[in-house]
Amino acid sequence: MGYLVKEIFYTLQGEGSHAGRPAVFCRMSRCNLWTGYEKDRHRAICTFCDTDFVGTDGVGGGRFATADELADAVARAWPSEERAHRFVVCTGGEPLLQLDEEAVEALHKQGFEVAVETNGTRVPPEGIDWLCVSPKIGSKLVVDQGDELKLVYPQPGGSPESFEHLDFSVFRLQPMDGPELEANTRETVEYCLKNPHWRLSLQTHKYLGIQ
Ligand SMILES: C[S@@+](CC[C@H](N)C(=O)[O-])C[C@H]1O[C@@H](n2cnc3c(N)ncnc32)[C@H](O)[C@@H]1O
Ligand SMILES: Nc1nc2[nH]cc(C(=O)O)c2c(=O)[nH]1
Ligand code: SF4
Ligand SMILES: [Mg+2]
Repeated sequence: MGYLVKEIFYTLQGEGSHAGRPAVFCRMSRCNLWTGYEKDRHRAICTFCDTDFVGTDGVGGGRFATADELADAVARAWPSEERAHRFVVCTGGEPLLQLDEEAVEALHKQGFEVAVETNGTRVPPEGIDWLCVSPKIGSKLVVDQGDELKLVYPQPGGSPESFEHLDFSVFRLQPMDGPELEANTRETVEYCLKNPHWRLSLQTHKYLGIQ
């Protein structure tokens, strides 16, 4: 079987609590809430995705037969032999369709702290160091605890309030990118000011023009 990966790249984490931190991004292929094809977007459960996660044709992408091969590829993307600051963000697509305990262990063996960005519809494997859940209205959330809950805002049919009881260390709203980004950003700032349970998350990589 192995792991299907769209791309592996080194950049700064752009979003959330670790924004600004150097990280290898391991973008796994496939998602359970959208096929990834534009022709299907209108009937997807998640309709606002900003990411191409189809196939394995990106830089550093491919099919990795074993967890160790996957972790080796991630380690090759880190800029030095030094292990002190190694940080990998497993994202996608939906990484929890593929990321298992073996892969997390193999990444740890390579010295990485392991962060995951997930839509919260799949139970995560043991060992993840930073779990960021980004719920999608219209999908069934099965993850009710983690480090960071990062809700894209606004999402029709869903209010941030309905997530406040969940067991996360920090709650963030991230303005929905797309044609309404400016208005969405203003609304998000206003919501956080009125409801201090929530903090702003910006997609800073997009402002910086980095990947
Ligand atoms: C592309 S997703 C991949 C990980 C996982 N499938 C998920 O949805 O969390 C990575 C992050 O980007 C966010 N995101 C996707 N499309 C967005 C958009 N149009 N505007 C703002 N954030 C977006 C997601 O909510 C998630 O936090
Ligand atoms: N720089 C950067 N930061 C990110 N944080 C989450 C991302 C994602 O696509 O999951 C992402 C991304 O694609 N690029
Ligand atoms: S769940 Fe994540 S990867 Fe899947 S379509 Fe939505 S934002 Fe994109
Ligand atoms: Mg992204």
